[in-house]
Order: sequence, then structure tokens, then C-alpha cells
Amino acid sequence: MFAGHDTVSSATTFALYLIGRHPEVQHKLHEELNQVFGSDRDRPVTPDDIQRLEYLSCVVKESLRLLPSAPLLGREIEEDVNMCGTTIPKGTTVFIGIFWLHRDPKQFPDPEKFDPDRFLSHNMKGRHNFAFIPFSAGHRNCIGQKFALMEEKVILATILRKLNVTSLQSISELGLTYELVLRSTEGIKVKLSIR
Ligand code: HEM
Repeated sequence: MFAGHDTVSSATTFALYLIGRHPEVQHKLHEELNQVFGSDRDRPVTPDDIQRLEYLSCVVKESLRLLPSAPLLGREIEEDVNMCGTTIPKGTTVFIGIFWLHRDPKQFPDPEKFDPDRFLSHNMKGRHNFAFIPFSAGHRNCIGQKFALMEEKVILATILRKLNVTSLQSISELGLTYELVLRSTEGIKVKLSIR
């Protein structure tokens, strides 16, 4: 359940929450959806549509940066590792704090700001390859990432073609909790209205 289901539901819920907090982002998304779907609000989303929804792709990535479904990964060190002059002995359990890594101001200036434009290709030049790792990286990275991103985009495009979303809580009111998957202890309260 962790791998394929809870992660996508966490990511999609938080993306919808962030869109509902940022009317200017939602406006741009609605414009892009109008361009791709015209007035048709019912037909299924196709792989070709997904390719064309570039701004939606940036929104999904920026949401995974700020509120990553897997905020923390654990690893057991199999051999002594020298890191910046300090030896981490074999057998140590280390944690990789993806939630905090994604807030490195050198890689993401003004890191708490929700700004999907960070993921436009011309804004990504010079960014470290491992600055953004919502699906982990290396040999044991997520095998479902392409499927997950597609699922998320289909759900968001389907909802936002028909609805406006307004989020009613600030981020600090969500009561973020870091278990295996990022959650809100308070639930996420949004108001939906027909476009
Ligand atoms: C937004 C959605 C998702 C996120 C953020 C996500 C994130 C991750 C992360 C961070 C890992 C590494 C965990 C670790 O090493 O401790 C992982 C592993 C994995 N994920 Fe995902 N995942 C998502 C969706 C999916 C989906 C949809 C599937 C399957 C269809 C999937 C299947 C897996 C599997 C099987 C692994 C283990 C890979 C291995 O250990 O070799 N994930 N995922």
C-alpha cells in the first residue's frame, strides 16, 4: 500500500491543496487546460494530453518538492563511509531527509515559496542532479515514478477541468506529520465550486 497507493494519494491531495492556496497558479492551470481540452470537460485524458500539459507537470513537481509523499528515507550503512572528513561506521542507520533537502536555499531560493516556474527547463540549469529526489535516487529508486506522475496528472486534469478549488487552511494549520508517508493530522479542508 505504501509504494503504489498512499504515496500517490498523498501527492495528489497536497498538490490540490497547494493549487487551492495559490489562485495565480490555478488560473494558469485553467488556461492550459482550456488550450488542451477546449470546452470539453468530460473526455478521458490521453497520453498525448499529458505531454502537452507542461505547466501541470511543473505544478506536480513543485508540490512534490514542498510536500514530498516520502519525507524521510532510512538506510543501513554496509561499510565504513567517509563523509566530509567524518567516518560513519558500518552498521549505522542513516536518514535522508528529503523534506529538508528540498528546502536547500542554494538550490531553491526562497524555498518555502510555492513556485512551479522553478521546474521550467530554463530555470533548472545549474541545479544539482540530486537536489530534487521525491522518488529517491540510485539503485533502489522508485520503479513506479512514471506511472505515479501520470496518475497524478490525470486526476488533477480531470478535477480542475470542471472545478475551482480553494484551500481553507494555512500550511501551519495542516499539522504535517512525517510517518512513512506525509500526512495532515487535521485533514485537508478545501472548497470546490463549478468553473
Ligand atoms: C507520488 C508517488 C510516489 C512517490 C513519491 C514514491 C516514492 C518512492 C520512494 C522515495 C522510494 C524509495 C523508498 C526507499 O528506498 O526507502 C520508492 C520505492 C518504490 N516505489 Fe514508489 N513512489 C510513488 C509511487 C509509486 C507507485 C505508483 C508505485 C508502483 C506502481 C511505486 C512502487 C515502488 C516500489 C516497488 C519501490 C521499491 C523499489 C526498490 O526498493 O527497489 N511507487 N518510491
